[in-house]
Amino acid sequence: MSNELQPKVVIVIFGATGDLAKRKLFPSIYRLYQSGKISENFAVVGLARRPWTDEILRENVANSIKEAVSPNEDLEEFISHFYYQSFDVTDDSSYSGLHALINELEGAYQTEENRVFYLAMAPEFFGTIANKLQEYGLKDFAGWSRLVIEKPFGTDLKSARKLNKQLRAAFDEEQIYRIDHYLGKEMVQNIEVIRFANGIFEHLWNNRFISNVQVTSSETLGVEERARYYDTSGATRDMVQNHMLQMVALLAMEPPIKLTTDEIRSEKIKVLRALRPIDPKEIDNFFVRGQYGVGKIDGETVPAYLDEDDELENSNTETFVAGKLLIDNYRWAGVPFYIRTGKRLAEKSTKIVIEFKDIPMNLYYKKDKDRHPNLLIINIQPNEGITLCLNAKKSGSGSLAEPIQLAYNHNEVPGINTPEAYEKLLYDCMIGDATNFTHWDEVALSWKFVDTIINEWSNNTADFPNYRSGSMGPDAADELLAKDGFHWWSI
Ligand SMILES: NC(=O)C1=CN([C@@H]2O[C@H](COP(=O)(O)OP(=O)(O)OC[C@H]3O[C@@H](n4cnc5c(N)ncnc54)[C@H](OP(=O)(O)O)[C@@H]3O)[C@@H](O)[C@H]2O)C=CC1
Ligand SMILES: O=C1O[C@H](COP(=O)(O)O)[C@@H](O)[C@H](O)[C@H]1O
Repeated sequence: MSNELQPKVVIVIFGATGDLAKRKLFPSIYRLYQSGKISENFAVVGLARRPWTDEILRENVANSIKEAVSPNEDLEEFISHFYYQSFDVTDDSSYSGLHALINELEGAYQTEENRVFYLAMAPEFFGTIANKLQEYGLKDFAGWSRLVIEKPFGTDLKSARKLNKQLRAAFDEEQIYRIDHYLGKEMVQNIEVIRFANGIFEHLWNNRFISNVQVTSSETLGVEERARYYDTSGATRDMVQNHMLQMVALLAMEPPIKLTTDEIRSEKIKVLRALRPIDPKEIDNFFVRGQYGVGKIDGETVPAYLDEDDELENSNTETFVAGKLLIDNYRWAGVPFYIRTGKRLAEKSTKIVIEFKDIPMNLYYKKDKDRHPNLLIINIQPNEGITLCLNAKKSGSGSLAEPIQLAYNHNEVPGINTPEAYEKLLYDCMIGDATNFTHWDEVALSWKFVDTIINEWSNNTADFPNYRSGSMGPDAADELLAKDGFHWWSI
């Protein structure tokens, strides 16, 4: 592997004792090491307040890797690259100590003064950390410096702007990598390839041939240990503002003139600009909110959202959102993009269904209601793949048709070991490829769109709970499509 693709780097993780570092970051860095994408020229500095030592951090790193992947005999060597510093991000004295440690590691590991600062911390600290990194001269060296920012990026457009201003006072836009982990998923990345590398789809990819698009991301888990965060967020901020709108942008964008970061981002931005704003008076015609009640998941009774934590007792927070988006441009005028996401739903699955328009006269089905439109299904997770639903002659005599499926399951291809989203994104960041990170303009436009919905809902108390755990959300989500003559495809 060339040096360019095998980055030399010191990765500084703010929040190294936290959940994200443990579950996602440590295993991802290990997988990059296992696959040779990083070699011996790297070191990781873990920062958090608790008084850990290098040894305690290394033990935690090893345990988290053992839980996530099967380690090789290289695990000991790998964890020896990890160093810990007890660090309070609000305390100035911590930053000078960090400076000294990074300098020492850059000498020892020959990392050419390349630095990734990964903020795996509560968002209220993002601005402070960026500012201190600048103030203490930690980011201006001979190599490159990149700042990775976790979600949530603000809680509305106003707060996102404020945060962005703070970050931009210290880092250039090109140095800021805003993570949306859905953009690291194999099949989300595949959307562009499926569209732009296949003549049979791209020619049909418009309002003349597509009747509607459906994007569903359902979870069986409830709010888990994150009640405090989630209750101030809700499904709209947690999933719609970022992951759902990013998938819509990839589905709807024009072909970029080149496969470069700027060109792809610029096409996605145009889609977000073309989203028809929701008129608050019309919100019920376009968006449905829900909150889960008691129900059964995998045969086990699970509590209602309101009973998950004492703090949630009178919560008006939505754990489910369904919406109809209209993209006012030449390609998509008149085609609804339906989105749906929620917690405690019937299955854990993320799926995109492209429903094609019916042919003008179908001779092969006896009744209208028997017709089966052609569907292209992009399975994002858990089974990665694509399915094309067609009609073919029913076997035996006569000439009636029946629906058939052509399916490609990515997970069943021998030798394919799909990298985790975080692994890919971390690597992209280290090689300076920001394509699958969100540009500020995308973040701002997404907030602008969802702010109207959030404001309207926060001013009106809903009649919650309104869906059973283990179902697919409130009935109103089905009615949203039914009134347009469609239904959610459960394939
Ligand atoms: N967990 C997940 O799956 C996901 C998380 N995220 C985002 O990632 C970020 C981190 O989340 P998560 O890991 O779950 O959070 P945790 O609460 O588990 O971890 C927070 C970390 O911050 C450290 N910390 C808190 N205050 C300070 C301080 N003043 N100085 C230094 N360190 C401090 C804590 O360690 P200590 O107490 O030792 O100081 C801990 O390491 C958040 O922005 C979250 O929204 C995004 C997507 C998924
Ligand atoms: O960002 C988030 O995503 C997860 C769902 O991610 P997935 O990769 O498991 O589909 C969601 O559970 C969480 O609430 C949200 O913050």
